[in-house]
Amino acid sequence: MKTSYPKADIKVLLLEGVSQSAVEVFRRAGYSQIEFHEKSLPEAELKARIAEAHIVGIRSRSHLTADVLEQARRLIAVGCFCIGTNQVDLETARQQGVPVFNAPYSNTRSVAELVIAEAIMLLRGIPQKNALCHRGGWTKSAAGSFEVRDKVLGIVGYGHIGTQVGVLAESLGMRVIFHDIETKLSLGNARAAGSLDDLLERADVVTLHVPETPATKLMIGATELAKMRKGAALINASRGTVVDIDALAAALRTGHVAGAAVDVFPLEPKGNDDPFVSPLVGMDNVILTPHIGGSTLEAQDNIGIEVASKLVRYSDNGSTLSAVNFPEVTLPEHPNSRRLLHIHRNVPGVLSRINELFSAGNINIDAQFLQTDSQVGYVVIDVSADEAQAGALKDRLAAIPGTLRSRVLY
Ligand SMILES: NC(=O)c1ccc[n+]([C@@H]2O[C@H](COP(=O)([O-])OP(=O)(O)OC[C@H]3O[C@@H](n4cnc5c(N)ncnc54)[C@H](O)[C@@H]3O)[C@@H](O)[C@H]2O)c1
Ligand SMILES: O=C(O)CC[C@@H](O)C(=O)O
Repeated sequence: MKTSYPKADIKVLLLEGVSQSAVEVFRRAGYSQIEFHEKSLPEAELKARIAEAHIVGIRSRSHLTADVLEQARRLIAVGCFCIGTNQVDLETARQQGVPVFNAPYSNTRSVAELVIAEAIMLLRGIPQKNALCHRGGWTKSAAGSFEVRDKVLGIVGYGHIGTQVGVLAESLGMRVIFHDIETKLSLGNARAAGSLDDLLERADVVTLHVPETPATKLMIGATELAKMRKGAALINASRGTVVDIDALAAALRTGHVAGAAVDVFPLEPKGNDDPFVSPLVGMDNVILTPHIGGSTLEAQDNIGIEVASKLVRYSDNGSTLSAVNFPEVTLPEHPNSRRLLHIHRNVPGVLSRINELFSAGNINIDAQFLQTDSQVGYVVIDVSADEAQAGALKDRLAAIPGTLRSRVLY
């Protein structure tokens, strides 16, 4: 399908070393202007690069704040090549008519496997034994070393990752309890805890799988850590903002929390050459990993394909299925029509103004698709019109009050 804006002119900016599988998807779809960076960019450079870009792909380290997005005058879509989308100001993007896509499941299994491995390591006291061996020490002892079988795993956030962790844990004979703000279907023999406090008081290992939201910010602080069973372990592979890291360090020092595995931090280095600083550094009873819960070759490959395909589909066809901040439409191809897109503030009267415009111009609408959310309306109109008519229609659509974007797609 030939798009009205030549693909050769569409600039794709890919940051943070997203998988080459994404580059392949863009190339195969006919996009040739692909700028690839292994790292996230410093803010000033990010602003300069995003000002030129039509499509931007990031992972968790690039922060697309309102300030950054304001520079993005040509931007049509953002791809988060990960699960979390908290690094993007989704509301600003929506108000700019820019859909944001992510990969909601592609690294779920990778995170779940790591968490299970860490639960076993922590209950066996392996981090301390490993650290001592590296220093030439030897502690051949069963003291403080337990099987996971029959132990209680407390999962906070029983979503895609939390449920997978629960299923894998049960296959090892663990007893699974969970806490979620939503009512969730229990898988296997897992049971909802009465409350977060109830979970903390009962679990031998607590593992966190909530998103970053205002409600989850510092949800595990000194008070919650004190409620955990003495000698229990904590795993955080969710977001660094969820745990008060200084309070965790204090609880680990006293031994109230026997061990921890932490993959995400309130402050993470921008790239692999930057220093990592944390109060947990140097503690033998802590497994520290550099935000790699979802970083397996399988997951990154799948994420590259999934997110790049969503971006290509939006750019080529207008479909917004699984956008996280935007009305979702799945569109058929109508190669014999011209396709116009209109993104507007969801205020009364816009649709009738659009339709008046077509009837006044005596232009036949072959198909029309409308989806709205509380803030934004997205209309796709397939019409029988020639190129000049479509261009004129686009300009008139752009003049309708409340318009955020209008485009002739093909
Ligand atoms: N370490 C990594 O590399 C890595 C990889 C993938 C995802 N993540 C993080 O893990 C998070 C969870 O991923 P997911 O795919 O399971 O997400 P999900 O949306 O499927 O599940 C999150 C669950 O948390 C629940 N929840 C939200 N707020 C809560 C609260 N205040 N208290 C209790 N429960 C709450 C939700 O209802 C939902 O069931 C992601 O948002 C991301 O931040 C990290
Ligand atoms: O790849 C990343 O940078 C983030 C991974 C993970 O935290 C996610 O949200 O999917």
